[in-house]
Amino acid sequence: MPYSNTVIDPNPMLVAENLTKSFTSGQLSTRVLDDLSVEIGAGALTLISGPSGCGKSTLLSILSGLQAPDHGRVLALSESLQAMDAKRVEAFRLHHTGFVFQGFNLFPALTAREQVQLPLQYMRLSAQEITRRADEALAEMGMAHRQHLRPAALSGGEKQRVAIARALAKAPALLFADEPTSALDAANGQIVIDLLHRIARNHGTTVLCVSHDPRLISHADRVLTMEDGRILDDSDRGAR
Ligand SMILES: Nc1ncnc2c1ncn2[C@@H]1O[C@H](COP(=O)(O)OP(=O)(O)OP(=O)(O)O)[C@@H](O)[C@H]1O
Repeated sequence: MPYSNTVIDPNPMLVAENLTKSFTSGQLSTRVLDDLSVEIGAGALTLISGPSGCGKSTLLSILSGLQAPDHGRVLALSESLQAMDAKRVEAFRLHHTGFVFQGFNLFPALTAREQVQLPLQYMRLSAQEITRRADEALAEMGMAHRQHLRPAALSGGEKQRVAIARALAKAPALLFADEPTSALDAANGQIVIDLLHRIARNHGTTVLCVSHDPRLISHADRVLTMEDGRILDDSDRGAR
């Protein structure tokens, strides 16, 4: 369903309310998020863009529960992350979120299949379910035929597809991606963008992606443009 800036989603997957975050270095305190509020719905790829240092990654990490804001709160799947203790945040992240990073974050010693299976083992799924989910996610990312290779034997694009399969196999409601195409050439960047968009569409996942990559803008359903810790522009492109 297309989003509109004027229509309020009755069930937003992620809500940021008046987020403020500052970092202090020596005597200098810099406000990185400045009373930022936003609501993000399901089944769409939302892109956070904006100049270097404007607070994109900080926002992503607060929305995903990796960091806490100084003020304000995050409602993720209608639950306040700020009302949870550290253990509950960790469990929430394990069961409901997936992450894709610029640098892939794969374990050098594990095969592609083992990388995908590892979080499923932490989730304490049955062996049968782990096998099923790993098979499906690797196949969906076009990596079934490379599943027995370790990262050193994979190209950058293949590594990122394994990282996406690892996130996808968890069947997360929320998928966060921080500069997922920055380390890739144009062709592989395009493949990764298409896959992220397809996950949002086909699985109803809320995909939130931070990127400078102008190629990603045309693929996003919604683009939030940040500047100086605030959202300057919120452009809704509707479903595509
Ligand atoms: N842990 C930290 N300690 C101190 N300063 C930090 C920390 N994390 C981020 N910052 C500062 O906060 C500002 C915003 O950083 P952030 O990574 O959120 O920006 P960004 O928009 O994602 O930038 P880029 O596009 O370059 O990755 C920067 O000035 C950065 O140096």
